[in-house]
Amino acid sequence: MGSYHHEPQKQLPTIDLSRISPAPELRGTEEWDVLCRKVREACEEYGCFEVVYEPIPVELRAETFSLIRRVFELPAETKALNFNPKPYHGYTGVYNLYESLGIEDASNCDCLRDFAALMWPQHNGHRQHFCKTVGTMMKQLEELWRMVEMLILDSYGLTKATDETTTSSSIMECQTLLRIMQYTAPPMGKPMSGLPAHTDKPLCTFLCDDQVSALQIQLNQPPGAGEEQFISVPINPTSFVFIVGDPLMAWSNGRMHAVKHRVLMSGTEARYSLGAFQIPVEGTVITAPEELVDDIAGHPKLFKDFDYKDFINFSRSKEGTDLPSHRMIHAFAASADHN
Ligand SMILES: O=C(O)CCC(=O)C(=O)O
Ligand SMILES: [Fe+2]
Repeated sequence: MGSYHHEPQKQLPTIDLSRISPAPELRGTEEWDVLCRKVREACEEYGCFEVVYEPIPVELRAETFSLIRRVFELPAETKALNFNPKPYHGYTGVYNLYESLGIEDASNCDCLRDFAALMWPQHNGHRQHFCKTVGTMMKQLEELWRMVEMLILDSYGLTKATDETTTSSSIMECQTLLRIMQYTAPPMGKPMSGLPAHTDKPLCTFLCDDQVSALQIQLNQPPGAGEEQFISVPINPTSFVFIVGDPLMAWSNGRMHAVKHRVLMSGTEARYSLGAFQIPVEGTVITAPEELVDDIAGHPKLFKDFDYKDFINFSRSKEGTDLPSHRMIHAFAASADHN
């Protein structure tokens, strides 16, 4: 411990994607290539990065969080109407400091409308306000995900020549799950876990909060490097944190890092956060593109092809939940040679 104390504290890489919105006109330019390299390096080294994205104005974010607070103020019976049999896809109830609600396929206006109708059956005005504000936010986040996805594909040279002028290439088809979260302040302001350390089970995640920072990520350390070291990640009002999930790590044949992260609450203020999770659609099989598999160059195939749904079922099974979060994908899908 402490042998690297002379090194400056590592910080999350910051990548500004404000300029490439809405159309990827930069594609093929040197600037685009620089962004590709930065995104790839960040995903491989850290498993996450801060993405600055000004097309989502701070006012829209503030408005979204004022609506989120309003949802949490509703009676528990009302929030419980946001039922979903899939854990963390609907209302979770309160677990210590944590409470969350979920909206599947949230870039679809009908899904937002259905949610708002459950929360505010009597208030047409609230419903409309919610759909308009959160709908705009979700559309923009979807746009942002398209950009990041294209940068990732290009960074590995995975876009076919014929795709170069289109925006249609994708890693895999996903829908956005929106999760809104509240963490109450810990008793006496003493640091207390809001969400234990885990790796994300969705393909990837965009996170932001309402300026009470409590998110921490674990630095990617070589095995045996000593005690786990988490760094705090404050999220600026024009930024999101992009997080590589287990399936994206598996798709990249282990090149990308599924970063462990947690929420550690302290102080006297409640924290509100929003996660846009990319969820592979029903029937998706996770398989590394052949370009990312190369036995000779030190990239043997690390994972068997697997159905996303089977992995999720495993992660919720007794066998899965007995394991640390980051071990689940290896226990479930590691190739026989690499278990
Ligand atoms: O609230 C946060 O910032 C983190 C939430 C998170 O990591 C998750 O829901 O997977
Ligand atoms: Fe997470």
